[in-house]
Amino acid sequence: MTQTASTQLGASAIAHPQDGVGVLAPVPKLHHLEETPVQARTNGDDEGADELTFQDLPPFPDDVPTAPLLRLSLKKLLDRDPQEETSLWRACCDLGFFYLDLRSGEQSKRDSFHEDGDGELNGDALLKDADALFHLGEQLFSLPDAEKQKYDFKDQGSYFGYKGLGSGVLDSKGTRDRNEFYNTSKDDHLGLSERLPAPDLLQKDDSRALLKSYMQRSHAIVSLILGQLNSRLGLPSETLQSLHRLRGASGDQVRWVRSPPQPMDDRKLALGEHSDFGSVTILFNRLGGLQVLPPNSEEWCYVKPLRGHCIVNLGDAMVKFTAGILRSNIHRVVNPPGEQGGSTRMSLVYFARPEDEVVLKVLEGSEMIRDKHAAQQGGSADEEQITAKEWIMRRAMGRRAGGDWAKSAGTEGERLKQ
Ligand SMILES: O=C(O)CCC(=O)C(=O)O
Ligand SMILES: [Fe+2]
Repeated sequence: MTQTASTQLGASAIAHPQDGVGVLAPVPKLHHLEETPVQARTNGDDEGADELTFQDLPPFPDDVPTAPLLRLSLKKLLDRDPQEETSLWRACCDLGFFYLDLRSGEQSKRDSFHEDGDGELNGDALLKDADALFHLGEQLFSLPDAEKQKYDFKDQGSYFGYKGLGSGVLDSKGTRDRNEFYNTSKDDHLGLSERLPAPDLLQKDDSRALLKSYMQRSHAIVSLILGQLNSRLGLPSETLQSLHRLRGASGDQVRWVRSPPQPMDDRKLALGEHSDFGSVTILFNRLGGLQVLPPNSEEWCYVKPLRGHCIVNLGDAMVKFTAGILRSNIHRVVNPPGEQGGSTRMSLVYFARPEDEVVLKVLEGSEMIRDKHAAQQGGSADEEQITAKEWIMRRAMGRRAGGDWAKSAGTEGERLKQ
């Protein structure tokens, strides 16, 4: 079946789910929630709904359940607003997902946040970089498949580079995904590692400068969040930040994810349910499709994209470091809802991960973590000693076709093991 639709950046011809893509269990039927949490939990600022919507895209429907993400403000966090800091902590413990309003959030230059934070904390500049990267991603995915395929490094044991549509798996049965993505390394762009082969488009000086700027600015947000969590956890000063230095060798990466619209009569998951492998994820969405499964709930809820905001979520490393005080929530991507359903969806992600040699185990020096760990059954005796590099490799490669699914499980419990 042929389908043409507008993309997030304008009209263009859309590719189709590949033939032979596997079959997934149908997405559960969704219904109205009585409350619309995004609206119910605004910061109370006088703000029109228009400011939060992407005017050039079909509207996000108002009759689908939306997830109860708190909306936090970068500006308020930078002003050390106590209520905002408490909300950040609660969001990281309860759901592990929140919106961050990036508008007008800028740190004064002399008030340097972190010794290694040469990424400027500037929300508006990050939003601009993200916009430019959506355009770059659009160009990247419109390269011929054969060209993109040259940069799939799976056979060399690397998760950087390209993954074609349907070449990842969603479950133990080997059901194929319905997205393509491209991962590009922070260490490469900051000159900390060898330069990886990439399409000419990404080798251009201005593309590299843009990616570097976006990585530094995203990392500055990550450091801010880590600093907040560090003090709430009662860890010795800079513990979390020192495991995630901008210039430390790590698996940090930018990812573009693209999913073509799926035929009406055959809609399956685009990206399977998972928790993120690393520490803090900064995500830009424009079209809906991202869903989270809130704790103790059986109902997947959409995360409504908000203009001027990024979505922040925590990954497995934060769960391991804190004996589960912090939450890394399961999420997945489905076809965009309602009128958005005919459009190609693209998202932009920055994954911050612990430095390669960091062992993913309960951190020392915090009474709160020690107490939580002691209260857990089994204690530390059966804690697996695995470095961040090994963990990410095992999780990422296990989700490629032909990989070891059973070993790719994260901290989300038994749910995804079958
Ligand atoms: O596309 C999205 O909104 C989410 C992507 C995601 O969860 C991931 O790449 O880990
Ligand atoms: Fe994710």
